[in-house]
Amino acid sequence: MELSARRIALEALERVAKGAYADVALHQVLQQRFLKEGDRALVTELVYGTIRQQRTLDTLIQGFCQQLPPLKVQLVLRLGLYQLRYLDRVPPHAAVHSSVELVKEMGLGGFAKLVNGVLRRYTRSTTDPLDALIAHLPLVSQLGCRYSFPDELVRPWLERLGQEECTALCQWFNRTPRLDLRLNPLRTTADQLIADFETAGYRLQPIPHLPQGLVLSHCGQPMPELPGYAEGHWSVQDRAAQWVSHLLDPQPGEVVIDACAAPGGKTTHIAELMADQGRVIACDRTPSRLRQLAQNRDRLGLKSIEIHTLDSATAGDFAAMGDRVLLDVPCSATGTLHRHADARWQPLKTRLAELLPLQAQLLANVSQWVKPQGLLVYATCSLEPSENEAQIRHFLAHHPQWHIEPPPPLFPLKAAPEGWITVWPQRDDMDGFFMVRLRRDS
Ligand SMILES: C[S@@+](CC[C@H](N)C(=O)[O-])C[C@H]1O[C@@H](n2cnc3c(N)ncnc32)[C@H](O)[C@@H]1O
Repeated sequence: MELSARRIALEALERVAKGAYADVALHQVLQQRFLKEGDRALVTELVYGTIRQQRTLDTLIQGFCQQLPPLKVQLVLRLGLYQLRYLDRVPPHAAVHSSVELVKEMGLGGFAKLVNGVLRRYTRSTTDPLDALIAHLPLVSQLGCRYSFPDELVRPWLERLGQEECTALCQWFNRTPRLDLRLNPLRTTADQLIADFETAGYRLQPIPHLPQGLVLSHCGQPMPELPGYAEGHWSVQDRAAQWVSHLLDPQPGEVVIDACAAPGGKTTHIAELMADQGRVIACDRTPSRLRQLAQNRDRLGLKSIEIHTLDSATAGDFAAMGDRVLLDVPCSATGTLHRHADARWQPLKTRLAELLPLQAQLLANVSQWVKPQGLLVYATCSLEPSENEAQIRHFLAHHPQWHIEPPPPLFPLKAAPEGWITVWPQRDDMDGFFMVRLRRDS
């Protein structure tokens, strides 16, 4: 049974090695087979875990093999080492035996001895073999190898945070993401929702200071099967993302524009905060994502949201119409690396080269949608200063009729002296985010 889970995991890893996204590859291999819940969970853990820890696993493989074997054998070794290093529930002999069988099954029996030798050597070590393999490297690479991140990400964190906090950030991103919910106050109350979840065997707890926020203890079934989902009683949304809409602080009866809205996590929150009274204009250029937004809107029973498919970087449709505008730009998402196993391996520089000019153009254009005296919130789930502080500095330098408005005094997230907020996961225990309020002068 478990061998077949490993075979399926290997198939997904082969697809990823050929360029597929991890979640797509996993979905494809799982769809093609009927697996028991426990086996599905094991395949998911093996695929995402092996991808996440790839640099650490490859450092060990390179240290143990005089010559690197073919890719398929390397993938088997990664899977085997992942189980030995990170999975308590798999006994070491089972991890070794199943890896040897797996390589034989693939018609690569000639490498069975190598796989057996590498994995046994790891199990026999009394100290962590990684220590000796990385001791000669510069600190950036040591941290990168130990916690499995590219140097490109670790270097700026180390420079900005120092070793201790950089380590804490890496460790935080390697944890299983927590599940935060946002209750829909137009459909239920916190007490009722907590009781509904308790009846279904789940523990739901309010998040301190966050009006609609609740944290779920665990989740053993698909979201739509949880109590109240179909009835629109709640949405899934990390607490950091919930704070963005609170910073915007939309009021009933206002015109609020969400310029990069899909799939609507923040749009629907905005409508809820406005008691569904007023006009919420949701714009995005991606029709498939807007369809998700429409589904979320309808499920939550929100009537105030209207949807527009358009390019917010150029459209002039809403000139000076918004009392408040949210610009939650497409970004490198380096604040949410824990949510996507392969995100850390996507080359950051290439992505920034595309994103930075787009963000600047979106900010320049969307700012024209704000009424005189109106408010614009710019947000990213990135920790890169080039997407955050630098974009705002550049915007203010070219738009003298705008200034930063610091968050209200009781806002629980701490702002920098400039007035913007950077949420650091290792400090604030939530997704990494950047958010800032900009006020248009009259
Ligand atoms: C960070 S996501 C938005 C997430 C959304 N605010 C939420 O909370 O669910 C960025 C969105 O920007 C959209 N986008 C990218 N470029 C755009 C453009 N030029 N005009 C409008 N939308 C754009 C993408 O399709 C994507 O849905």
